Amino acid sequence: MTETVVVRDLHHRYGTTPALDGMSWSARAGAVTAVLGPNGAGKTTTIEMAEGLRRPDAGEIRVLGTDPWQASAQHRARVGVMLQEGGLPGGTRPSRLLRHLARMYASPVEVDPLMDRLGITAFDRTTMRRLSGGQRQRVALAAALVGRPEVLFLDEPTAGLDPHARRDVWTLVKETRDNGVTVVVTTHSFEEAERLADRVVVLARGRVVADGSVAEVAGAHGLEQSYFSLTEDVR
Ligand SMILES: Nc1ncnc2c1ncn2[C@@H]1O[C@H](COP(=O)(O)OP(=O)(O)OP(=O)(O)O)[C@@H](O)[C@H]1O
Repeated sequence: MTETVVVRDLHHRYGTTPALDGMSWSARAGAVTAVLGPNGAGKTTTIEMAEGLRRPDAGEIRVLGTDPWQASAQHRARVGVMLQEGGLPGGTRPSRLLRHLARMYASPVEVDPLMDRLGITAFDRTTMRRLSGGQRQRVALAAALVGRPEVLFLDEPTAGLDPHARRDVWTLVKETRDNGVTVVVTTHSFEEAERLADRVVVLARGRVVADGSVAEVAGAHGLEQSYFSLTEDVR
């Protein structure tokens, strides 16, 4: 299998605050890799580097064989990104935004079915700034998917979503994976990792403390118990 995202010995500090301390993991095509870890473990920092939004102090990161920091517009078009904050313009309606984004890609998905799948059509008369957090989250996911990406980065995609929306997102992410896309998901939800992930990477204090299939990382006592044992003394 192809390793599409490769993170090798990343180091990073914010001033005197260490964020990454020799982080190494990889993610492959046609698989969902879930990145777990306590607050401050370095998940968002690493994902932002993979998206080309931040440059590591040291180490190497490759997405589809390219250094994301130096990447061209063509490379960026192959990568779908859903950020925690969303970064969506407030004054537009969801469909207008999604159609605008779709026009930027060579072979976008059809916007209407995507909106239906994510339940966006029902609130499409509302501008982005008036949407609930969960509704905005769904639009952010649609925005990440609209360009038919080869690699998809999702930062806590179901945080704040109701159970129906969460299930819909999981189904959509699995379908995306089954189409051969590399999916990297950060999450605090064991249920999400268990249901979605082909591979789990557990971070603590800027390093990887476990990496393997859900069964391997969960061991005999389950993912939650294993996670607490792995991260308790290194928080
Ligand atoms: N822009 C920044 N300036 C200063 N420190 C930062 C900045 N961004 C992150 N940090 C620090 O770097 C460390 C890693 O943060 P990061 O956001 O990557 O963690 P995380 O695993 O995504 O956490 P969370 O689960 O809370 O989202 C933390 O100690 C955090 O306080």
